[in-house]
Amino acid sequence: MERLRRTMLFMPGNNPSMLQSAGILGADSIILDLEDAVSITEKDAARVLVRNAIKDVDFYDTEVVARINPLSSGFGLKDAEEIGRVKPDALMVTKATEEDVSTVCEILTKVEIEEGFEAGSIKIFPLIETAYGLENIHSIIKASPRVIGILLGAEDLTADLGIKRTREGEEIFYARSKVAAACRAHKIDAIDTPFADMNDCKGFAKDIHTSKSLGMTGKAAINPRQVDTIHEIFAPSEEEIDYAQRVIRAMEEAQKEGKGVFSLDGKMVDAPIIARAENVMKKAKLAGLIK
Ligand SMILES: CC(=O)SCCNC(=O)CCNC(=O)[C@H](O)C(C)(C)COP(=O)(O)OP(=O)(O)OC[C@H]1O[C@@H](n2cnc3c(N)ncnc32)[C@H](O)[C@@H]1OP(=O)(O)O
Ligand SMILES: O=C([O-])CC(=O)C(=O)O
Ligand SMILES: [Mg+2]
Repeated sequence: MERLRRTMLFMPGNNPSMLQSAGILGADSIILDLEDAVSITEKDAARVLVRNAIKDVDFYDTEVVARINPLSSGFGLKDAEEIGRVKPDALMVTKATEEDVSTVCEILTKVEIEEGFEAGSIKIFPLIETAYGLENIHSIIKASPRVIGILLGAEDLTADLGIKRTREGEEIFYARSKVAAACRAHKIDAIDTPFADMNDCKGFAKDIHTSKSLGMTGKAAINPRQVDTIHEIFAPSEEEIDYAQRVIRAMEEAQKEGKGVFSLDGKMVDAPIIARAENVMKKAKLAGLIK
């Protein structure tokens, strides 16, 4: 089944009340974090909590992703193996390199055999948040057939680049464009970095529009209050749906007349415009906006 992945809501893996309510917050996916939202002294306790939550809590049809620690940290390998055994939908690999993705893939293959899970059923979401990761994104995606999407992590990326992270986000224009294009090339999802200021509604909306306009397919959230706004902006607008429907109707008419190119509202319509219209209709259907 093709899934909508407009929002991925982060929550600290050591917060039982957040984990308990994770399936009813409206996000398409939740990311149960074992990495930066969990202090070093809480790492083992959080792993146990996340493992038990995946086993016991009903998340309804929300996709469940666990963000594991870097493999070099002394926690990451244990995270991958122990969380893999309770069958999350995916593991998120932090500061990913191609070797990390291969290693996590091998661990999951072993776990799936030992636990009797379907081969390849646990997916991988690499986090691109280093200059190395950004410049090697294709090899990272190709490192495992389990990779279903990329999350861009702008806080760590800008720290690695030694540049400032700003409200406007001009500094991540290249990274967003590169992640969007690479993901499109491999037909996987491109999820944008979260917006940290939960009270800056104007800045947040602008940030989501920018991300959508560059080809990202969804956005991470850090607070349930951010979810609806992301869904609204990522959904095709009424005007987009109306135009797409008119393009498709006009195309059907043109086809009857044997024309590959025609005009609508005085503008040329040919194959790429039709493909875009079909894509808008597909997204609108997935979001339940049309039948
Ligand atoms: C750069 C990175 O690595 S980002 C990824 C790692 N970061 C995270 O995981 C942080 C996730 N977010 C959070 O922990 C919190 O939203 C904070 C700390 C940023 C703000 O917390 P608060 O000030 O308590 O937020 P707020 O007042 O909006 O919370 C309202 C309710 O939503 C809950 N809530 C807030 N954030 C989340 C979340 N991410 N997931 C689930 N529930 C949440 C709160 O527990 C609270 O519930 P309650 O009313 O039952 O007590
Ligand atoms: O995953 C994210 O988008 C958040 C993150 O780790 C970062 O920005 O470094
Ligand atoms: Mg990070």
